[in-house]
Amino acid sequence: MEITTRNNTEYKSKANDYVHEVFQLVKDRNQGEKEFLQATREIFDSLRPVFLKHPEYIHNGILERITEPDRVITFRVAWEDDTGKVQVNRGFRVQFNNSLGPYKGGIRFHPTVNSSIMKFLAFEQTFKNALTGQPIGAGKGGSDFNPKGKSEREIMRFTQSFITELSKYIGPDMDVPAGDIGVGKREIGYMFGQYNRLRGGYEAGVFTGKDPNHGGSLGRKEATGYGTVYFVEEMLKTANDSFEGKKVVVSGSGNVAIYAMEKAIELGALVLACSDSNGYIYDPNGIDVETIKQLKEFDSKRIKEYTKVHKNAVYHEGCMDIWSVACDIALPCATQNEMAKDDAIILIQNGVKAIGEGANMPCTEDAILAFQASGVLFAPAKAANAGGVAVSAMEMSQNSMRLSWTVEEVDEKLKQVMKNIYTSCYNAAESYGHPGNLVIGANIAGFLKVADAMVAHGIH
Ligand SMILES: NC(=O)C1=CN([C@@H]2O[C@H](COP(=O)(O)OP(=O)(O)OC[C@H]3O[C@@H](n4cnc5c(N)ncnc54)[C@H](O)[C@@H]3O)[C@@H](O)[C@H]2O)C=CC1
Ligand SMILES: O=C(O)CCC(=O)C(=O)O
Repeated sequence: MEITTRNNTEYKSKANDYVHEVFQLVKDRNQGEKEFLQATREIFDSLRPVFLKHPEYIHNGILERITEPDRVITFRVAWEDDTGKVQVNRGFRVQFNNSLGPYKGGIRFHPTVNSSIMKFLAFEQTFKNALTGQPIGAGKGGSDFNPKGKSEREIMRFTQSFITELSKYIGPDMDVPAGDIGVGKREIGYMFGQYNRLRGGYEAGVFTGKDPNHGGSLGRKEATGYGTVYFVEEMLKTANDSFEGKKVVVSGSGNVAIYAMEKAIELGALVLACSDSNGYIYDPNGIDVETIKQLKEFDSKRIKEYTKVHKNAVYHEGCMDIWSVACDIALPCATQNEMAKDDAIILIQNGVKAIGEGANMPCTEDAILAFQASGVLFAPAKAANAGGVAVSAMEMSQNSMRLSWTVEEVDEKLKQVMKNIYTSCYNAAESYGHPGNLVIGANIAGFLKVADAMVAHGIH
């Protein structure tokens, strides 16, 4: 499409046609990939004002290129279970975009993992990692392996087999994986050990989320949850508000949820409920995070066990009903599409003031619209949960320098990164005509950074 002049009616209509045509192309090429199309649709909707100002992105085919991964690697993962039976899973790594640095993003082990989920996560990571301002590109990987009910040795054998194949495609300057659902420092330890064994060396910077006792960064475990709360705190400040005295509900009880609860409590909130995939607990006295840590990080138990220790707490079967608990601030920190429009309406009716997405894409599109239409402050995932990957990038820096920062140093840097992300989202929303809309602001601010690098690097 030949487009030469901006700011005229003909150009505006051509730019709108361009966005529409490219989205049609993406839909045709990725049929049936519902999560990936959901993530791309939001970006296309947000970017219209950008193309009205920047014909150079159209000339350089940025939208066509930024929505197509650099490569998608799929592979067989064969491993032997404890009974001697051979099991086969499918492994993935989506290397989406490396314009800003080595591919960077987590590994997820969960039975729902498929190509659509891997691609949506890697696509989101492209914008999120750009927002951090650090030199990291974007990727995501995982497998449909279900760690639930597996022995320690089965997890080790599976993980070693997974990384034996993936090791061909990763490296400290190539692609640096980390954890995500079902992958924590134990699994990262097995991957790191097997990778080094295959290479016959010690490449500290090939994974992040390692144990701080051997190569990891202090503060990485806490970073995503803390970062989400820091971002929401910034958002509340603009409304002259804070976490102090607020009732908070957090979904999930994994890595992100635990540290989001911990920081919210530290800032004076009362966390009333949290969940796992079976149900949720409500504690009128406020959730005791130390008990959740013990249950989830050490004993691998279901959340209903919490009520054995805290007699005032009540367990409810069914995780989705957690959004019926009245609160001022809701932090969905479990998984994608866990909060739908009906949940949003209940939260709004119960007087919710702010939402902070700790998980990736936890709110459906119509849930987000409902919040925005009702004036609820909304912190989108790719900005709000960027603290995890930001501290991963700090881990890469520490590994390169062969030194370790203190937990205080890391936390200070994390706070600054989250403040900067908030400011860029806020400013981008304002300068592109959508003041206060942090969804649009995050998409635009992340996009501009990647798009400029792609223009500079030429067409490929
Ligand atoms: N770990 C990290 O640093 C980052 C994680 N994320 C995202 O945060 C979310 C959670 O990840 P992690 O905490 O790392 O995983 P995790 O494996 O530590 O915890 C996941 C938790 O969610 C629960 N869960 C799963 N489905 C659920 C459902 N439908 N309702 C309620 N609970 C459910 C599980 O029981 C588990 O407690 C994911 O969307 C992930 O992609 C985003 C940025 C960084
Ligand atoms: O720390 C990382 O590299 C990955 C974090 C991640 O997977 C995410 O931000 O969703």
